[in-house]
Amino acid sequence: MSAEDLTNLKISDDSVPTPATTSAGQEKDVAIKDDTPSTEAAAVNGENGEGKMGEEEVCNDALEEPRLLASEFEVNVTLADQQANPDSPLYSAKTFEDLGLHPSLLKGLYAMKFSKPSKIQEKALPLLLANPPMNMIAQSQSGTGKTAAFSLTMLSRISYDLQQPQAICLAPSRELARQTQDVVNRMGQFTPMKTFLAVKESWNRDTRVDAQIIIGTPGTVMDMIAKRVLPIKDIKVLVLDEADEMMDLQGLGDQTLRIRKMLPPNTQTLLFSATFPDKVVSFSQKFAPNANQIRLKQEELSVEGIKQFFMDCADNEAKYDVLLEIYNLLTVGQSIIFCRKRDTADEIASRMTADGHSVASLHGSKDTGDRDAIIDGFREGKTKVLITTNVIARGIDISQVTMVINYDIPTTGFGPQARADTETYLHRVGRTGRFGRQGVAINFISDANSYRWVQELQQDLGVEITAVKTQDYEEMEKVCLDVLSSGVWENPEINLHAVTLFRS
Ligand SMILES: Nc1ncnc2c1ncn2[C@@H]1O[C@H](COP(=O)(O)OP(=O)(O)OP(=O)(O)O)[C@@H](O)[C@H]1O
Repeated sequence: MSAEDLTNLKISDDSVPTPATTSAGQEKDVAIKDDTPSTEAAAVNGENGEGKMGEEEVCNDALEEPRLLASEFEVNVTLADQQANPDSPLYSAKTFEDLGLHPSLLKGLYAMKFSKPSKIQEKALPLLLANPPMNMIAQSQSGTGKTAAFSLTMLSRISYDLQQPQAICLAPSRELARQTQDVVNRMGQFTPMKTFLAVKESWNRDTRVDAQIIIGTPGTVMDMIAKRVLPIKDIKVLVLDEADEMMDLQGLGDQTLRIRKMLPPNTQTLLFSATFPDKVVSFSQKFAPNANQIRLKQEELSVEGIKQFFMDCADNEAKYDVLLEIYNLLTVGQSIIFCRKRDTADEIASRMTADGHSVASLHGSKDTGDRDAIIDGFREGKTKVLITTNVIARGIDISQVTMVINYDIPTTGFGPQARADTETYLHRVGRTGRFGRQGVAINFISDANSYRWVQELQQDLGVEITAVKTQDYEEMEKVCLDVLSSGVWENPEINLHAVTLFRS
């Protein structure tokens, strides 16, 4: 980054009422190379599934190299140094006031009990809000506050007196889109802005959208743009939450790319995720050219507060017995059980219900009304255990979730050639241990392959996944209780240990 670039980075101080200015410099760079295969399957998946891609039928990227081991991220220390210098406009924001946010947004943050920025917010927000707007690729561990970072950016960039869509946030599942809309609504509650949720069955052809911020799934957003229900000429910010999944060309990437190409070329493009596997890094740099980047080192991807275990079950059927024993022994706040197949999720749910537990299953073949009711019931604590597939592996934020069980360890591919899917694993276990809380993740193994997958996860992530003897339920209870009783392990500072910033 040149000295001239640095002097251009000013933190916006009147950002709410004023539409953001855009840089002419960005316009020439934002064109995206049209070299991506268009797959019918991906289109159908995005339109109908809204999150289906996380489930078994489309997880077919088998036999990959250990992705997290393969790459060395580039580090440009210069920009990181600038953030340590209080005279630099890139100086991290230690308080929300430092960011020059509009008082109405500050009021919203305080109403949400956000007293100071987390590390990712502290590092990213000065860059996200700077003028002229710059693209951003931002990575930080699960549960560290990425949603607030991009929500504040959207809320700061829109013009409140213009009743037109100006920011779009795309998410991989309807559940995550609904949750993000709720966060934006709460953060912006003292402003006159409106949001619109663009998911299956939320819109009709006769009603043109005039909300400033649109949050939705790519299939529906595509449809709405195509049917001219969602005008896009005033869009200035595009956010991809769970960006690596949104850009995966085996899944939602085709839709996402089509949307990006339709938007004004100088749209500020923001990519957020806890994981950016090598296979999407170069594509993400084309998708968001000249982006500032905040990355984690491979060994920093795990959240320290999540203690990870594996339990050896005699065979597949024995997994259910161990599961039942865990719930008989432990009174956990709330928990999520992840399965590979929808049928397994349904079967476990009915067996556990028959055994007297308060559970629900959620997956992509449920209808939309049921999906909404199930996740809302779980969020409100009416059901204690959610049994699901990868459909809600990402982004879902329910702080009372203290335990995640991988009934089936996530893999890329199937059978003996399958390999542990490290990214999906990180996202799944990241449903607990939110924002500095303590959590437990338990992996069930039942054969040599699943044992190997645990070894692969340990290697990829540099973490210890501790064996818990399944024949000794007392020890199992003690181990889990020890972890869960220690509560919050850190604080709202949240462990983004080493931030590396550079421009691609
Ligand atoms: N500055 C803050 N102060 C207090 N709480 C915060 C702050 N920022 C975020 N949180 C809370 O932390 C929790 C996790 O935040 P969020 O869902 O944004 O994490 P995330 O990084 O997007 O996670 P994931 O990678 O799983 O999507 C939320 O409940 C949110 O309300």
